[in-house]
Amino acid sequence: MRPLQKQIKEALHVKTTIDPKAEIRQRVTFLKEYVTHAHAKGFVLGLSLGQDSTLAGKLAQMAVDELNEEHGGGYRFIGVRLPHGKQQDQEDEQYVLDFIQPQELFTFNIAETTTAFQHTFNDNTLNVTLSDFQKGNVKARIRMMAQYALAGEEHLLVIGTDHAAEAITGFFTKFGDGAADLLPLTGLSKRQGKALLKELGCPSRLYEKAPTADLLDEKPQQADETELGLSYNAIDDFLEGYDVSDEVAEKLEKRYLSTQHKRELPATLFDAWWK
Ligand SMILES: Nc1ncnc2c1ncn2[C@@H]1O[C@H](COP(=O)(O)OP(=O)(O)OC[C@H]2O[C@@H]([n+]3cccc(C(=O)O)c3)[C@H](O)[C@@H]2O)[C@@H](O)[C@H]1O
Ligand SMILES: Nc1ncnc2c1ncn2[C@@H]1O[C@H](COP(=O)(O)OP(=O)(O)OP(=O)(O)O)[C@@H](O)[C@H]1O
Ligand SMILES: [Mg+2]
Repeated sequence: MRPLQKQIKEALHVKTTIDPKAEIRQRVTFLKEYVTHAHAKGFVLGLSLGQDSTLAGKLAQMAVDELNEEHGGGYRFIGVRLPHGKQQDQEDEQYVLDFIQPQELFTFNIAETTTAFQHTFNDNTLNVTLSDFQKGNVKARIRMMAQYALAGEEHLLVIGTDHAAEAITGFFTKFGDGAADLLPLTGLSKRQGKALLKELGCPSRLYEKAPTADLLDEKPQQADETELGLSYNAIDDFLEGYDVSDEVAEKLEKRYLSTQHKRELPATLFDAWWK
């Protein structure tokens, strides 16, 4: 293994092989222990209909079901649908809801808020125009605002879906989908997340579909792999400690180093990580 590859694998807590059953148990236990420690009433999570939130949502509902069983009720999981207008893979919603069976569902269509933001932003003193790319980050941050408003009102915690295959490339919006109170998928590669979903009996269409951030008006459902110029298979191989081509390794190491600011708290003069 390359020295930096080993360092990244350790820093992101990736195992070469996993026992899906044991991983599910540890992660559900983590959710239960943390929510109890925080004296919160449960969880909020955006359900995009993609692989990561389907897995995190299932774990959250399992944690809440177990807590309610053990304590005679009082815990909640609210799944949040946050489409921008009409989502192209909307037909998957029923499969996700049937699989997770979220106790409650909250829907907030972000299209109107995003458009209002875009108009106000474009009507500015500097003549700066919001690009489709930055508008994508705005969408991710509006989703974050909706989840935090709900969490604040209902004494709940916001679950994030970050995992090793996203953390390594910094492939998330800082303070958008990167903002959360707790992360039940930390340490998993993309294929390990799939293995957990399989173990949980998830319909295969939900973990076989191409992962997408789906943030661009101009390229709806664009595959992450297209934007990244890297396959999740190659990212997973690198993370799990296998040999990959020099080209892939160098690309990943470069992205990892340039996105460190996304995996840290905001820099201060007392920090050493950025020096
Ligand atoms: N060295 C540094 N130290 C501290 N801060 C630094 C910095 N360099 C940039 N920054 C700050 O970070 C900002 C850039 O980061 P950010 O705003 O996140 O934006 P950025 O990384 O440019 O874009 C977000 C990326 O994540 C992808 N994404 C987003 C959301 C969801 C998903 C998904 O998979 O679902 C993927 C999206 O497709 C895009 O490729 C800069 O505008 C600047 O404010
Ligand atoms: N349309 C949406 N509705 C609700 N939540 C969303 C939506 N889009 C994104 N999110 C939130 O942002 C997170 C980041 O999106 P991301 O695409 O990385 O994960 P995913 O869609 O769950 O899985 P995949 O990476 O396989 O597409 C999601 O897990 C979800 O919590
Ligand atoms: Mg997605």
